[in-house]
Order: sequence, then structure tokens, then C-alpha cells
Amino acid sequence: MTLLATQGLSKHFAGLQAVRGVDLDLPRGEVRALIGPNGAGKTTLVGMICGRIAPSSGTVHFDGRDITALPAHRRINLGMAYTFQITSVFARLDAAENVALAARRRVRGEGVEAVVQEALARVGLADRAATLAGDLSYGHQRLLEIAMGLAQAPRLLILDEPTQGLAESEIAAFKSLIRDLAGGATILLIEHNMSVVMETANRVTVLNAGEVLAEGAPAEIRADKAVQAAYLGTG
Ligand SMILES: Nc1ncnc2c1ncn2[C@@H]1O[C@H](COP(=O)(O)OP(=O)(O)OP(=O)(O)O)[C@@H](O)[C@H]1O
Repeated sequence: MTLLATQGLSKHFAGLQAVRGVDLDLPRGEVRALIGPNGAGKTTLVGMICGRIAPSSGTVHFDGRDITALPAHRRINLGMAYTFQITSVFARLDAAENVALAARRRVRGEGVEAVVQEALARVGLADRAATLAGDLSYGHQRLLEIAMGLAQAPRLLILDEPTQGLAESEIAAFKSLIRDLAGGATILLIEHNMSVVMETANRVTVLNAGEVLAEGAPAEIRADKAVQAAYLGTG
């Protein structure tokens, strides 16, 4: 059953068509990777899905409801959580306080602490709860952002290049985190690292020059000649 659907979603910026006529159908419980070369329109597409960018045309439906005109904060309240390419943690608050800010969108009082502990444990940061976010490594800050997303018990978790800047060991931990979340959560993952895509996604959507070039299981995408030519550079 579809959780997120876009129809004909398009965005042009002063003459540049960044996204053109994207139809996306994301079933509940799926881990979907969104890939494509630099400038393909991935961030713009996700910006329209989460309400940070107004589409030029087209619609976005979430759980059957047309949310095209809904502001970003109302979409968060409906159960969308997203993390960005740039870390957005509060450096002067400790890890637990950062997650508590996110958790308070959903729970109050004593419930917050349990949600915080669980979210930190999920991403492997339980032992860093009292560390100032600004003192965490870059990779741990990215994981903290994901914990902040998880604390909201999102129905849709959108991750924009979560492994960018992570060390190999942190990428391995991220893959197992996504595998662990798979099934329980619906995830839209913008990702450049092909091993992450191949090992975590149920399906892959390939954007090229603002359009959907291909969509399929990871193995199908890897074997697709058009994708190889446009993106993997091995055509
Ligand atoms: N606010 C804006 N104003 C003008 N052009 C923009 C704006 N935002 C994005 N673009 C352009 O739209 C196109 C798509 O950009 P977008 O960031 O969505 O691509 P992307 O696939 O996310 O790229 P990357 O992998 O490099 O993050 C690019 O040509 C970009 O320069």
C-alpha cells in the first residue's frame, strides 16, 4: 500500500528545469534509494516532498491525502522526518538533549527519556548521550541526526546523503542500521555510495536531468545499460 506518491512533480528555477514530471510511488515499509548524477534533481525532488520547496506543477500525496500545499512543519506532524546533507544538530547541547528536542514533538514528560535512550541505542550512540554534539565526530553527528529522526517515530524517514563524509567503519554501521529499520519504517534514501544502495535498498529510482531514468530492484539497476551510461560511468 502506497505511503508516498508524487504525480507529475516538476520544478523549474529561472529557466532551469531541475525536476520534470516525476511520478514516484513509495509503498509502506519499503527502503527506496534515490540515485543520480550531481545536479540530477534529487535534493530538489525531496525538498518538494517534505515541503521546503514549492513545486512548479504536480502533486504530492501522503497516506492518500493531497499535501501539495501543506507547509513543512505540518508534514512533520503527519509523520515525515528528514535529515539533510548538512548536519543540523545543536552543537552546544549534548546528544541526549538534541534527541529530546525531536522526541518532544511526539511525547511529553517522562516518556521522553525512554524515547531518547532507545533512539540513541538504535544508532549506536548510547554511550555518547552526555557528549556535546559539537564534540562528536562528523560521522557521529550524522548518526545523531538519524536518532533525532527516529525519535519522532516517523512514518517516512528521508535521508539525504547520510553516509557522505563517514569513515568506512561508520558506513558499515549505517548499513546495518538501515537493515535493522527495514520493514518497520518506510525510508527514502538519497545516496551516492553504491554499496550502501545495493545492500540496503529494496528498490532504486534513478533520476537523470530531472527525470526518472529507471526504477527497479538493485540488481536490475546495476545491470541497466542506460543507468550505467548516465550514472555509473561504465556504459
Ligand atoms: N534554488 C535554486 N536556484 C536555482 N537552481 C537551483 C536551485 N536549487 C537547485 N538548483 C539547480 O537544480 C538542479 C538540480 O539540483 P539538485 O540539488 O536537486 O540536484 P542533486 O541531484 O541533489 O545534486 P547533488 O547530488 O549534487 O546533491 C541543479 O542544476 C541545481 O544547480
